[in-house]
Parts: sequence; structure tokens; C-alpha cells
Amino acid sequence: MKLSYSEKISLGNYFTYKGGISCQIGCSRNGNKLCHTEKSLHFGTRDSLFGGSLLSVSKKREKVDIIKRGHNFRAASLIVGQAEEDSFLDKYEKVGVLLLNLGGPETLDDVQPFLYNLFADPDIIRLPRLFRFLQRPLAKFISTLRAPKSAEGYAAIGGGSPLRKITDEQADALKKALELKNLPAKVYVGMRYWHPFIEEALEQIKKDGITRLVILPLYPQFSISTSGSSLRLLESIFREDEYLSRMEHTVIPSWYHRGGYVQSMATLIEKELSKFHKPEEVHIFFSAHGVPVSYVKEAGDPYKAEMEECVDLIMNELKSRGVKCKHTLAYQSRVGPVEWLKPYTDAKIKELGIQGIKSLLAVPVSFVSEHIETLEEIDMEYRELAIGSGIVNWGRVPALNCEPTFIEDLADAVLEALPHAGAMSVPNLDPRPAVVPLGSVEELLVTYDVMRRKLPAPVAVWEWGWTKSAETWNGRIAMLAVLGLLLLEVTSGEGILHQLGMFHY
Ligand SMILES: C=CC1=C(C)c2cc3[nH]c(cc4nc(cc5[nH]c(cc1n2)c(C)c5CCC(=O)O)C(CCC(=O)O)=C4C)c(C)c3C=C
Ligand SMILES: [Fe+2]
Repeated sequence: MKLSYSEKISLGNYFTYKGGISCQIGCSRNGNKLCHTEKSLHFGTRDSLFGGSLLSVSKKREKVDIIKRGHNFRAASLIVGQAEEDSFLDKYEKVGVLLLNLGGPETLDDVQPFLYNLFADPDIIRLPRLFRFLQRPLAKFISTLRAPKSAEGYAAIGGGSPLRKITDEQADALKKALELKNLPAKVYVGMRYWHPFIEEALEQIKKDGITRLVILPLYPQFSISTSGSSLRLLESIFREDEYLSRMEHTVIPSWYHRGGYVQSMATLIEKELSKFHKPEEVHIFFSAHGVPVSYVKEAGDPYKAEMEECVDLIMNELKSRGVKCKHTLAYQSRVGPVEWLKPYTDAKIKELGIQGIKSLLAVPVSFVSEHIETLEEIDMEYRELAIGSGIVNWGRVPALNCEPTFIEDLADAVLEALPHAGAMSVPNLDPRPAVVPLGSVEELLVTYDVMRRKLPAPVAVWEWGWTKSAETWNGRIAMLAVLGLLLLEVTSGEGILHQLGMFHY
């Protein structure tokens, strides 16, 4: 079979060739390599402009010549050689997909230890280096104080988080979607704060002898506190592990802009809108999980920018389908007294009620599964608040969960990422080039979390005060008080926490 292509192409283009064959264009300085699966052609090199190789193509597997070479392929033309049964995935390659998620307590007894894991994460409570040794005692302290309130929420949704069940279902659905696209792959679930932990998933990946792994955080938008935290953990584990550091892998850091995701969200919204008596009068209310403002302003978290762009993309898609509703983006689920992204969901709902909005459709937008913040916070707390604020007609868009178009798009994302896999660059092992074109995990985090700045912790133990500026100061004073208290405990070995048995670490 001989094919030719001579239109203008730019880097990163993904286009479909006649006959259903698709080709992804990478870029190179030196040699160029193109290889293919039965359904797709992938073009890349060992030495890309992004500093990572896209493909390692053995001589045996080369089936393609690039007749024009260069740094930029705007005018490149390709002649594709024989497309046989051959694939860029060797027969001995075992493909894995690692889905990253937050995890949630499965029973009420799990709530405190789950919260402990969350607050012990230095990407959730970011202490100055000098105080890092207090991370775990502080996590123990805060989780113990917060557990009863959180447990009430989990009790209200049936006694535990549905996250594990839904994420497992998503993993099964993704596996099937990949099989339908001719990619046999194992799909693993790795949670940051509860079972099955990321560490457990990695052990299984090693046992299964996976050779090429796509890491897919189940957060559409990137935040230092979510995907960032999990990737940082992965990176540290990979660095210490000879098998993992050599395993070809790639990361999809965020995917809110993917057509399949945007369209799936728009379809769900349209469906819920149609349930209202007068859909055109409904106010579409996007509610995203918040992060402290300092993450965005001081650390460079792209979360807010990605969230805003995501909402714009969904609204544009809805407009193209003839939906003319107005919309708002607000942020929910703040914890502690520091300032979080605004507008706050509760304040905005009240404001819309005062403005005379009568129909409101809540759209959870930062997470793709039902969880405590959709089932309890939105469905119960915000609904009650809305009705009390004068809103008469209330609706809520379900989370994507296993929506077929969404899962199919995730499968496409995996297929598109696969040729970009490369091993990690680890100085103390046999050095190999960093070959993750999306940025190695480390590079990726450095890009976002500019200097790993210490930030005021988003969670403080006591909350008091009533003015906006007092919010921040009270938080800082409370933190200092707690730190002082803990310092005393640590240095003296005595104190109230030891007496309460809360100081085992
Ligand atoms: C994109 C989603 C999320 C961001 C960003 C995020 C940041 C963030 N969260 C906390 C504190 C808590 N989060 C809790 C639960 C929780 N958080 C997310 C998602 C994001 N968090 C989810 C999906 C869940 C629920 C999991 C489930 O069990 O269903 C909790 C525990 C629940 C509670 O007590 O309210 C806390 C605490 C911080 C501090 C933070 C950013 C710094
Ligand atoms: Fe959270």
C-alpha cells in the first residue's frame, strides 16, 4: 500500500488520512520516524523540539519514509510505505492506563483516616519548609476536629463516598472502549487519599509487567492540589523505583478542552434544560470546587484559567446548538478561613435569588463522578439555599460518570497520548533522555507550581472573626497558635495532644 500526503501540516496536527488512517505530526531536529498501528500512523522522533522523544522505533519496525525533513513541517510531504500488520507497539508491549482520582471514605469509620491522608498532603496544607515536620501531627489534629462534620455529610449520602465504585466502573468502561479501538490495555485506578491507593496501583502495574503506561488524572482541569499532588507523588515513587523509572509513560495533565468532553457536558446540560417548563429562562449555574486564591495568585495554579476556559467552551457549544441561557461560574466547598476563589457558590445563589432569577440549573464542573459535593453539598445544601432565596425551579446536571461519549473520548485521549510515551530521566540510574513531550512530570509541575512557594495553609483549626480581612488574619493567627502548640508538644514530649493520644507519628 502506498499513500501520499502533501498538504500543509503544522506541528501537533492530528488528521485523518484517506481510508480512515490517522496521522499525528510531531516535530524533530534530527531524524524523523513514522510508524503505525492498523488504524493510525504516528509521527515522531527520539529528539523532539520539546526535549522528549515521541517514539522509539526500531529498524525492524520502520515502514515509512519522510521525503522532506526539517524542523518545521508546514510544507512537509510524506510518502507512507507499506502499512502491514506491524504496529509501533511491539507484541511484547503491555499497555496500561492509570486513572488518578482523589478517593473517598467508604464507611463512616474511614472518614477521619481519609481526612488525615488529605491534610497530611503537603500540596493541601503547604507548610514552610521549617515546619514540615509538623505536617503529620497537624493533619492528625485537623482531621480529628473535622471528622464529625464530614461524617455527617457522608452519613447523609448513604454512609460513604461512591467514588471508588464509580471510578472502577469508569475503568471497566474505558477498557472496553479501548478494546473496541483495537487497543488491549489494562486500566488501573490509583487514589490519592484512600483505597486503592496510587501505591497499590503501581505495585499491580509492576506485577502485570506493563511496559507502556498512560497516566490520566480524572480531573478535567489541572490544579496543584489535585492532579499536581498525585503527579508529584508518582514522580517521587518513579524516581526511587528501577522498574517504573524505565517504564515508558506519558501524562495527560488536563483535558477540559477536548471536543468529546465539551460535547458530552453540553448534551447533559441540554437534556436537563429540557425538563424545565421554560428552558430559555433557566440560569445555568456552573459550580466548581474551589481552591485558595493563593494557589492561583502566588503559586501559579492554572486551575482558575482552565476552569473559565472550560465553561466558555461548554457555553459556546450550547450556543451553537441554539441555547441562549445566561450563565454564571462560582466556586464551592471552601475549607478554613483563608480566601478561596470567588464568587462563592452560596453567596452567588443568594445574589441570583435577589435579582429575581426563578429557574436555576446547577452544573458541577470540576469532577466527573458523583461525590459528596454533588450529592450532599449541591443537592441538599445549595438546593435548600436556592429555594430559600426565591428560586422556584431547581435542577442539577448529573456527573458524567460512565456517559458513553465521554468514555469514548477518554479512550481517544489515551490512543493519542500513547505514542508520546517515554521513560523517565533518572540521574542515578542508567540515564535516558526525558521523553514525555507534554513535559515530564517534573517539568510539568515546575511549569505550573513556579517555585513551589510556601502558601498560607488553606485549613486552620479555629475560625472566628466576621470581616473579610479578618478571615485571612484569623487564619494566620490560628495557624501560628497551632504551630506554636505543636512545637511545644514536639520539643517537650508533653502536652494536651499527647494526653489525648493524638500524637502518634
Ligand atoms: C477539582 C476538584 C478538587 C479540588 C481542586 C480540591 C481541592 C481541595 N480540597 C480540599 C479539602 C477537602 N476536599 C474534600 C473532598 C473532596 N475534594 C474533591 C475534589 C477537589 N478538591 C472531591 C471530589 C472530594 C470528595 C471525595 C468524596 O469522598 O466523595 C474534603 C473532605 C470532605 C469534607 O470534609 O468536606 C476536604 C476536607 C482542599 C483544602 C483543597 C485545596 C487546597
Ligand atoms: Fe476537595
